[in-house]
Amino acid sequence: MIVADESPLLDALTGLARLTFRYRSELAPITTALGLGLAGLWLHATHPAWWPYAPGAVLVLMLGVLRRLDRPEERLYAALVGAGAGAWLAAATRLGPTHRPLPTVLAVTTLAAGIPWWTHRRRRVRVTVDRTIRAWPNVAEAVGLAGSRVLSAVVDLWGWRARMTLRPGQTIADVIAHVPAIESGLGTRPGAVRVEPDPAHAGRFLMRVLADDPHATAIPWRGPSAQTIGKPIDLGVYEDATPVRVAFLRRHALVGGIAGSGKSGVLNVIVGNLAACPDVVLWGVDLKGGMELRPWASCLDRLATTPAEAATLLRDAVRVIEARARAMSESNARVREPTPQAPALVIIIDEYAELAENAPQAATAADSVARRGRAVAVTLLAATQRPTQQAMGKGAVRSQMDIRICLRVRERKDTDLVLGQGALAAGWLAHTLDAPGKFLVSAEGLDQPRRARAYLVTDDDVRTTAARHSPDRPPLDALSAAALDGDEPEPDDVVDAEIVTDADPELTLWTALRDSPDEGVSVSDLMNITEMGRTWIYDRLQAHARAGRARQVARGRWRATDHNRPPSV
Ligand SMILES: Nc1ncnc2c1ncn2[C@@H]1O[C@H](COP(=O)(O)OP(=O)(O)OP(=O)(O)O)[C@@H](O)[C@H]1O
Repeated sequence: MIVADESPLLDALTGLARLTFRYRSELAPITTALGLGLAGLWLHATHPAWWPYAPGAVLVLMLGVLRRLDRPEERLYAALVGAGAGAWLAAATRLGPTHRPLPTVLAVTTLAAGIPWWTHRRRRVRVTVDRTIRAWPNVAEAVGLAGSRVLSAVVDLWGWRARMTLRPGQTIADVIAHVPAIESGLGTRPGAVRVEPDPAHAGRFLMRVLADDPHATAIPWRGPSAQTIGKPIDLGVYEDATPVRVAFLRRHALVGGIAGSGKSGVLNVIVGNLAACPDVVLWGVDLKGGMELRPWASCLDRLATTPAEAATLLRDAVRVIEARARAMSESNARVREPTPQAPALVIIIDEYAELAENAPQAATAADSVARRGRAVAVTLLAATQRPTQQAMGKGAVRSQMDIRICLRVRERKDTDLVLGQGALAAGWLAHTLDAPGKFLVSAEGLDQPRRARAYLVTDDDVRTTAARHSPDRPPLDALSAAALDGDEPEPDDVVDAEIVTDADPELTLWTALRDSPDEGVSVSDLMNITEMGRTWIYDRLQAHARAGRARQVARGRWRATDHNRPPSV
């Protein structure tokens, strides 16, 4: 110890050894050449007659290296380097390593073989990973995650990923809160680090460090991948280049994000795929004058571009639901499996807030579709900028959305508006999505905050896809079409319909009001019966009162008006 302190030479040698060890990967071509030279020197001096065995000896050494390489180009490189080294060693053993032109050949081939080695991305990333793993305890300490450890790390196409374990008591929420600090500690560019919880262990997580942004450029759409609504649709790709597949059958979908974030782009991918499915009928509502959906008009069975048309279209959707529900209850069927003869109905609503604001009647019908449409394969696909309760109308539409696709949001907390309460805290960081079309998706089976980018559907793609598939679009099935022709009740009178499904709180509420005793039924009883919240109950009661169908008979007690009640026996 004391000697080391007092010996500058020893200090310098130790420092040099440390540097050599640290940069051993970068120095590998030079150390290999030096080793080869020394081996040639020794063999020439002691066993010059062994020269024919030199290539074989190098080959045996290379076999171990070749086995660890998984890419053909890397194997080829190793084989070429091995063959060159074997030939040089044979010559050096026989003639001596200083025999001309052997030193020049060694220097030139070291340089030639060194260039691909020094520039090879995978090698550089692997070195970074090794250094990071060794430096992690210090980084963790500095960023506030002291005690966390790297369990394993692998280099992948875009950078590297590691399985990490936390100190007991730390959680994924602590890690998420420290992502910018981790980026600073690792010296990456901002936005390079992704963390995902380990579904099997609360004290572990997966960390990905992206050397390059795999989504830096737009990903062209290659046309529809779906032929039936029963199969998932390819929306885009995750950062690890795997496709994002989302199943839309019997599911309502909400697409949210700020203006210009790519909502219409996502709708185009979905509509483009559904247009190619002969077992789905498409209806569209576009209150921006048809700007977004009109290019698909030839594939849409109906397109509403005014509030009045939207109200009619959604009223008709409710009629379809009722007709299908009635037919299904008669045949004891639980869900409807779409076929080209009995297709599903998907209603695409671009900018839902316009509907809620300008066509409240339509929004009420949409609410009904959201609550009752799934089983009968009538579903909504709605896009909006900020799906606040006000923007989504007062009903249950937002809570009924099974698929949530969140593009870029302006405020951090808006993530929760699109993806649901608690999403932001769980690591769904939609405010960090930094290009149009980048999104997070939450749906059944898709519960990790993995970033994806939607395919870019160009105007040309829309034109060619619409032209190609419009001749094959199916009509509505006879049962649903007849429901639209018949003298069916208006949505406001829907409560008078005789069919009552278990899952429809609207009808349950009406039945309770109609069958209540003279002193009425209390709001808390109505909440219990319908399993809906107080706000929803009051909202519906006010609507009934305005329409003259129900009235408050005492404080907090309601019943249907007399002419709506069955005559007492
Ligand atoms: N997946 C994508 N990849 C690359 N660029 C995209 C993608 N989706 C959209 N864009 C680009 O972003 C622009 C805005 O997209 P889009 O119109 O879909 O946004 P929006 O959220 O619907 O906006 P608004 O709310 O104003 O209608 C498009 O013109 C397009 O150039």
